[in-house]
Amino acid sequence: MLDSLTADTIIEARWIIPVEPEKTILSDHAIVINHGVIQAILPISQARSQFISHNHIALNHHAIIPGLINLHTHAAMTLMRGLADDLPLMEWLKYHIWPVETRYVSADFVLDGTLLACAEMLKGGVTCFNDMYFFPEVTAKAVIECGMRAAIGLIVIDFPSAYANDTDDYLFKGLSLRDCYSQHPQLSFCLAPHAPYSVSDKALTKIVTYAEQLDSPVHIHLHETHDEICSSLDTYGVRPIERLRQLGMLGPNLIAVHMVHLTKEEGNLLKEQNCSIAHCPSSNLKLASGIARIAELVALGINVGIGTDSAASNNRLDMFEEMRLAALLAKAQSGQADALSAHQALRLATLNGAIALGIDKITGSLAIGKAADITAVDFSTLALSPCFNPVSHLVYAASREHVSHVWVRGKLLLDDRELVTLNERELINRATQWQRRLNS
Ligand SMILES: CSC[C@H]1O[C@@H](n2cnc3c(O)ncnc32)[C@H](O)[C@@H]1O
Ligand SMILES: [Zn+2]
Repeated sequence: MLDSLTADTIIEARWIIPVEPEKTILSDHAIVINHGVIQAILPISQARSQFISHNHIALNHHAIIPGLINLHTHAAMTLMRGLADDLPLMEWLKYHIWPVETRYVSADFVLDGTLLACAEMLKGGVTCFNDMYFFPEVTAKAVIECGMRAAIGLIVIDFPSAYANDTDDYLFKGLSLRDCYSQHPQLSFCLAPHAPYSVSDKALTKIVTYAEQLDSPVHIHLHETHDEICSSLDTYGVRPIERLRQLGMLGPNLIAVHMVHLTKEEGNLLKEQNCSIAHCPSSNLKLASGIARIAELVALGINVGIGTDSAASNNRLDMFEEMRLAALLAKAQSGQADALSAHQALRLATLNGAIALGIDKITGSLAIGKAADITAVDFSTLALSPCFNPVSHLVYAASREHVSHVWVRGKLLLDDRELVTLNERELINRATQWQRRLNS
């Protein structure tokens, strides 16, 4: 008989859903983890005979999936959750959010808000998020502290803030931060011009140059509202996406956030240019921006991921809700019940996010050699009984409260719904203090 091999962690589960190969559901399998990386995925009996570990976890009623990837958020804005509701985008931004940001956003605000967001996301099965906010160095610090993974947005916007004075200052600070942390295992970076209406041609051109030089993703709000398109036509004589095309911004590095309003030709252009889209259904519904035609874009072969946007426009950072909405809206809008299947919706919320961020060799699916970024969902509950198909339940029946465990890089960050690296009570207290300040 062969000697057993040692493993740092072995997770046994009722189902393992690796996301790739497509539609695979492995029953009664185990994931073997060493040094934060998936070493084997085997039937439980084989894992038991081949490996031993001091850290052997049996999740007999659970589905194991890749950690969810939130492809667009502004984490620190959790501190503005519910501050201004029931408004359209520009009124919400101009008269409520931007004035509060001008007055209150600081390094402390970003630290407390981001940690609060990380706690909420971890409890909801999210292992990685793509962020866009002021003081990205503080976001990076919060991410390192809690053990998650994030793509840090190097923001550019044509107005000064407490973080930076002008576009060159934003770029300089962002690129210096990227240099500092370029080898950090939890972090990657995106250039993050806010939107076509808030960033000049000159700054966008510089960003195109840096994106090419660094082979960096670029993350921008695009075609979010009908008004955005009308005002671009007034100011530039072309729609925003055409303006970005002329500036050389379309390409495989682009993550176009929202894309609610677009023509057939624009969809084809995005496909031709191999761009990714971050679909944010709740935020688009709540701000009455519209409903992105995701089923068509997925059918065209465009890489579509899912984001929550911020807790100030959503008002949750709940990727289970976004996954379910993405699938249901796609069906209603196309009149086709199979427009976006449960398997497809799960892929949007995991692997497609990783592809958009250029980190799909590391995360986004459960495969040997990839990081052990894993979410466990407990199916031993009334609302998930009976279970004919765990993928159907994950998208159509489960909610974030069913997430029991989360690992990032093989480290347990959520243990039976208890946060391991963050103090929930302290985060709530800090949020309450900020609410008092923002109210004063
Ligand atoms: C430059 S930091 C990010 C900036 O974006 C603002 N914001 C938040 N949500 C949205 C959205 O849905 N569309 C456009 N801009 C948004 C946020 O308040 C920050 O100022
Ligand atoms: Zn946004």
